[in-house]
Amino acid sequence: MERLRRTMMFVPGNNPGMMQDAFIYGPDSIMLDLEDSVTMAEKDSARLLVYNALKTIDYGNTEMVVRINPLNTPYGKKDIEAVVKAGVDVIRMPKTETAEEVVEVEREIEKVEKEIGCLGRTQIMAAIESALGIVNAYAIATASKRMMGIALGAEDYSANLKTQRTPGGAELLLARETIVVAARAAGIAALDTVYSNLNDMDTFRKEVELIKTLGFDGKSIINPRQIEIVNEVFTPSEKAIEKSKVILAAIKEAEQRGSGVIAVNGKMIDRPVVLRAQRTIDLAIASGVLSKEELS
Ligand SMILES: CC(C)(COP(=O)(O)OP(=O)(O)OC[C@H]1O[C@@H](n2cnc3c(N)ncnc32)[C@H](O)[C@@H]1OP(=O)(O)O)[C@@H](O)C(=O)NCCC(=O)NCCSC(=O)C[C@@](O)(CC(=O)O)C(=O)O
Ligand SMILES: [Mg+2]
Repeated sequence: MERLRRTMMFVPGNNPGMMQDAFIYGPDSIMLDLEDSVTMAEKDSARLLVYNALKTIDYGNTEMVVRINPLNTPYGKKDIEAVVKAGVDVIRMPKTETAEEVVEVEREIEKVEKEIGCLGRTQIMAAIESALGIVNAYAIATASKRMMGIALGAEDYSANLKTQRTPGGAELLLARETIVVAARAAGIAALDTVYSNLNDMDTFRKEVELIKTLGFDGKSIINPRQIEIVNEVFTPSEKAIEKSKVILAAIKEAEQRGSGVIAVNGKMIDRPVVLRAQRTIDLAIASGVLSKEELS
């Protein structure tokens, strides 16, 4: 079953207290950051802190991601070496613009993995944060077999577009849709960007509802207070689960009778409806609101 990635929580890599406690809040993925939340002066010490956190803190089954610095900075290669050696699950590339950058990161990962004897272990995800990155989204999404997802970085993206973020997000619509379509075409995950105003949870909720409708798997977040809202929006309601169960049972019975199309309560049930119902059930099981036993 697909891994749940409703919330991917940024944790500054220079903050040992936050790195220690991040797990307690229950995000689906924790993203230790070595890039923009860490000043130049702290890059080396943060890398060491992140290495030690990955080696020593028990994060359970939480997916561990590290956002590295780009390879065209003095820090990128050192970041890759440290976090691969520490056993990170996913390296998140910031500001990705071309497929070649992904191939370069993959090459560096491979060097380290060969050295320590774990070839193929580390996954990659790419944050797209510029117009050029959006134009190249599908090429980026398919640049490596390690690629597990692509994400929007809307703060940098809107600056690059020479605009600013608005509550409705009109300026991000093309980028969001491009990322979802590229991710789906590549068969990988699509993650939305952060929302930075912690004092406006209503607009945050509307944004989460929008990105769910657009097809995203989840959202990058900056604070534990954002987790509950994302989970509420992404977890299927009881009504949706019941409806999906009825659809799956009806189609199973129809198939046994040799028919592919049926009606439930006067509505035609065909393949896309069945696929959506199955996705709702999978999401409900992964979210812990439905057990496999309840299905049989
Ligand atoms: C914003 C704030 C300072 C507020 O702090 P406050 O302390 O006022 O918050 P409170 O709510 O009071 O905290 C209650 C309790 O939770 C603890 N707690 C808070 N946040 C926690 C956390 N993240 N992890 C674990 N623990 C946490 C806290 O320590 C306290 O613990 P305790 O004291 O024990 O009660 C804090 O959240 C924070 O630093 N966030 C991360 C910021 C960050 O990483 N930015 C970079 C990534 S974006 C970017 O780069 C743009 C991008 O690239 C993005 C893209 O690509 O998508 C693009 O271009 O768009
Ligand atoms: Mg950014």
